[in-house]
Amino acid sequence: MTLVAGVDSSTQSCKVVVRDLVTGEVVRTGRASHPEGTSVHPDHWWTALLAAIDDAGGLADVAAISVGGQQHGMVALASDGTVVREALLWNDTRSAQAARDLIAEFGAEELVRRTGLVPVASFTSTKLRWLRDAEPENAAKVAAVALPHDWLTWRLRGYGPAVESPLGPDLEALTTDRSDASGTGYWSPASGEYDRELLVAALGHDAIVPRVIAPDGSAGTVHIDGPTEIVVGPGAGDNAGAALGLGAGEGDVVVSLGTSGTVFAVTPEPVTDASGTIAGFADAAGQYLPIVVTLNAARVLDSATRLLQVDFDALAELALSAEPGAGGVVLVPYFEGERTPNRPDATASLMGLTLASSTRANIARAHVEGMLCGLADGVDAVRARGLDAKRVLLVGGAAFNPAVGKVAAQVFGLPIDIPKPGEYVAMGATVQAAWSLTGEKPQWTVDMETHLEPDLRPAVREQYRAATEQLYA
Ligand SMILES: Nc1ncnc2c1ncn2[C@@H]1O[C@H](COP(=O)(O)OP(=O)(O)O)[C@@H](O)[C@H]1O
Ligand SMILES: O=C(CO)[C@@H](O)[C@H](O)COP(=O)(O)O
Repeated sequence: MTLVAGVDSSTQSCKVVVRDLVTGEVVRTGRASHPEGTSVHPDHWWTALLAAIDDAGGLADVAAISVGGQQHGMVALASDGTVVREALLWNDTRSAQAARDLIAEFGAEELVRRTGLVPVASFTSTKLRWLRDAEPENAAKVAAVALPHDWLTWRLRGYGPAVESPLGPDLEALTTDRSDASGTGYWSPASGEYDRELLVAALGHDAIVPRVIAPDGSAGTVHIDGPTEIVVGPGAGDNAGAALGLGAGEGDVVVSLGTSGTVFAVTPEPVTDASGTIAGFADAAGQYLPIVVTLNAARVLDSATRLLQVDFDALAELALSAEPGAGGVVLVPYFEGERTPNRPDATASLMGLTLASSTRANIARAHVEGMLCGLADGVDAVRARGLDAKRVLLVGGAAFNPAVGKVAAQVFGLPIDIPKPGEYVAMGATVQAAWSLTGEKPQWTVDMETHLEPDLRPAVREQYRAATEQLYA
């Protein structure tokens, strides 16, 4: 049996999935946690990757591997291959002013034309501009800039600081893929090329950036365990990885409820949006991935479990015992600021509480509804750009909560399919690994666990919209 492995080095953890090349059956999995925080030293990801690979039974019998991961993280490398400073992650908002500065210097329309993106704090370019302005001595040390999946792929292939790696600090050996490159703010999905002027404008000087590997290409090979060489795939940004893992196609809108909330689809042509609501990414298979991303998703429910002192199952039971609309209680869930809409300094607000409505059940339901209403705005946005949505594919850690699917059917107004529990970003990376190994993209089936017909309750979104207008009009 030939096996292939896929990795998802995401915000909160690293997941490894090992699959049978022929059938696609998942034969082993592994996982290891990441530290909390929006600024993390990449060495923690490396340690977690090795632990997750070990937890998945090692790679001695694996023929290929590919690494997917959280997007946008700024991995700043010095000429000796060492990490200059902790990586600012996609959910770090300190570069919000830097984003505004880049827009002021180039104009939103021009930046969208050149990169498909209107800068927000999440994107790598704004983090580089923050570094230039806030830590000029560190910015001066930067010889190369990589993303989390790029750096892990480089380390996995044996590169890194001379004292830690057999192949040493060859920065020109860094690789990435088009999906992750498209989240930097200095690469163009339309042209497939880096926009060096924008990189220099952000960082203050030029730097080595990873070579972009084609979707069916390989980043090289590596000896990990044993005598065999393991083919290393191009890797991907996590959302493009999920699209691959799900086999997302025409009519599918993927809603992922991980640390981030994302709404995305695979399109044959690039999508741009000068308002910044939709980011015009590339996918991992040669097409495009228009996407809406919120900062607040699964952690909204984490917060609810702490507030109500319940586990996820009890939270679901409470939420499902309340009526749609939670008796008028509305949570605007901007616990970590918000990216879409771009309100980096916002905080969460619980509104509509009266003596009658302030019950545990209504507060539980308001957390589920608030989390999903922000994403429903994203579904509306991609449909308004002409996407002929036929169903929502609901994935990510929070998607497996029984209350989430039911409420999603009430706010998205589309059929909901929830696949069997699995790590779909890592599954997408196994598709890449198989593709790099054989030259053919595997056509493995994806089994659905739950189907829900639409059960639209307009009042839920109407009261959410009224609450946000009251707060931010
Ligand atoms: N049954 C559940 N109900 C609600 N949230 C859940 C449930 N199971 C896991 N989660 C949450 O899902 C998140 C992890 O999802 P995941 O997609 O792995 O995140 P990421 O990829 O961003 O690291 C955590 O915040 C976790 O608390
Ligand atoms: O910023 C984005 C996409 O633009 C996020 O989707 C990150 O890529 C984090 O992903 P998760 O850890 O939530 O999976």
